[in-house]
Amino acid sequence: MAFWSSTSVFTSKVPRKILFMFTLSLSVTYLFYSLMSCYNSLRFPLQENYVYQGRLVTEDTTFGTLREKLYSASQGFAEFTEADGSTAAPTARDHADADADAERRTVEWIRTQASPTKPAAAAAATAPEHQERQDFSTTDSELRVNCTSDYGEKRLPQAIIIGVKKGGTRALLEALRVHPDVRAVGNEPHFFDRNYEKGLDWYRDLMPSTLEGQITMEKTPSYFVTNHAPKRIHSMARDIKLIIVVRNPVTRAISDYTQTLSKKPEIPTFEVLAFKNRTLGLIDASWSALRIGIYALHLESWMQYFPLSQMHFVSGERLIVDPAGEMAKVQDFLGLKQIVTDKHFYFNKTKGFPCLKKPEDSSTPRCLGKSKGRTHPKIDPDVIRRLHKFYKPFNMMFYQMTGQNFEWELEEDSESRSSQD
Ligand SMILES: Nc1ncnc2c1ncn2[C@@H]1O[C@H](COP(=O)(O)OS(=O)(=O)O)[C@@H](OP(=O)(O)O)[C@H]1O
Repeated sequence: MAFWSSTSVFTSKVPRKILFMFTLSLSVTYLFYSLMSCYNSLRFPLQENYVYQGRLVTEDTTFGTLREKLYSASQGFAEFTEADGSTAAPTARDHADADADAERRTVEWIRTQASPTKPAAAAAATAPEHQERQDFSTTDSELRVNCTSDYGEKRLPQAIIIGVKKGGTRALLEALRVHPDVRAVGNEPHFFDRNYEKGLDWYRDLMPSTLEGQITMEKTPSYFVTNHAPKRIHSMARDIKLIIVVRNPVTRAISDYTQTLSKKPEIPTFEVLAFKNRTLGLIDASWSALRIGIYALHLESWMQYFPLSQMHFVSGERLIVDPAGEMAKVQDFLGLKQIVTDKHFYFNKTKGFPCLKKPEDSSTPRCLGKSKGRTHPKIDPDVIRRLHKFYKPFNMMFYQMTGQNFEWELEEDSESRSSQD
């Protein structure tokens, strides 16, 4: 009774106008917060912090959606088809064929995801995939010079260039080897993907001897796409520094294909291999030349084990136009003195690339070998356009994850133009 009477006294004393204003402001606040949460859920994925205590935090639905798209693309379904009308509309029979094939492709896709190097039988089934295994070990023969110094002791690497294949990893390693505080093995050891069973002693033994204060390094670009690699590297050295040279995934794919083509001229054209069904515009995301370029997907595995602060991303494009600039950032990341500078590079017009004035093992200038900087075959501009469209959401996600914009979308036009030339 007392409560009711006091409430009615309260309402009678407070003017109706104030009560109305109070209720109105409550409603407006409520509306504001509802709209805010709605806006957040509409935003592009990975705009917030994505590493939380060393783990990747994603908006599951959005990343899941992209995954689904990728999954669909690998099965040859319609998510990545062009909606611009240039593609013939799929007929009922096309759909039936696609359905009939879906299960097999699903299994194939899951298998490729679980084991990027692919089982031998599957690898042998397709020429380019078979070729892939050989490509991974490609190094310039003239660069197979291991360090000769016997001083110091052999140590496990404190920094590894883990990728990406055809990103510019050899150019980066050779430039780093100029630094007196860096000692690196010349060959790709492939320890964490192919030779893991040989054990850490075997791996350590491959390394050059180092003195106190020198950094031991190696490069094996296939680690970036090897499922076991993050866990294995983490169990060897959780504080290791990881360097990833990334390049426009479309150009990277063409470079990868060019390498395969140089060894197996009989393989189908890039345009053929890039599609499950070109008429339907169905991109074959399970083709390794394309799959490697889905950087966000691979990076996610690494972020489960390593914080971003232990990773450094080098722009493969800038490594060509401004090698000293990229080297400055790499030396900073590795905690090295800025010793490799623009004085160490010159642009070789014949090669069309920057070359080293004084490589580690020589006092004469040297460019990388013939296997670096090959002329790419001309690719149908329409195919390039479709691939740019395919990669765009993954690139955006990669920019968000790394906090760096590599501006590959700006290259789309120039790439298409140069292919038309
Ligand atoms: N200085 C210099 N000289 C020559 N080539 C250079 C250089 N800097 C970067 N690049 C680019 O490196 C690409 C090869 O990348 P990788 O060394 O990572 O290839 S591999 O994965 O080790 O086979 C190679 O790709 P392609 O041009 O497609 O051959 C080059 O574009």
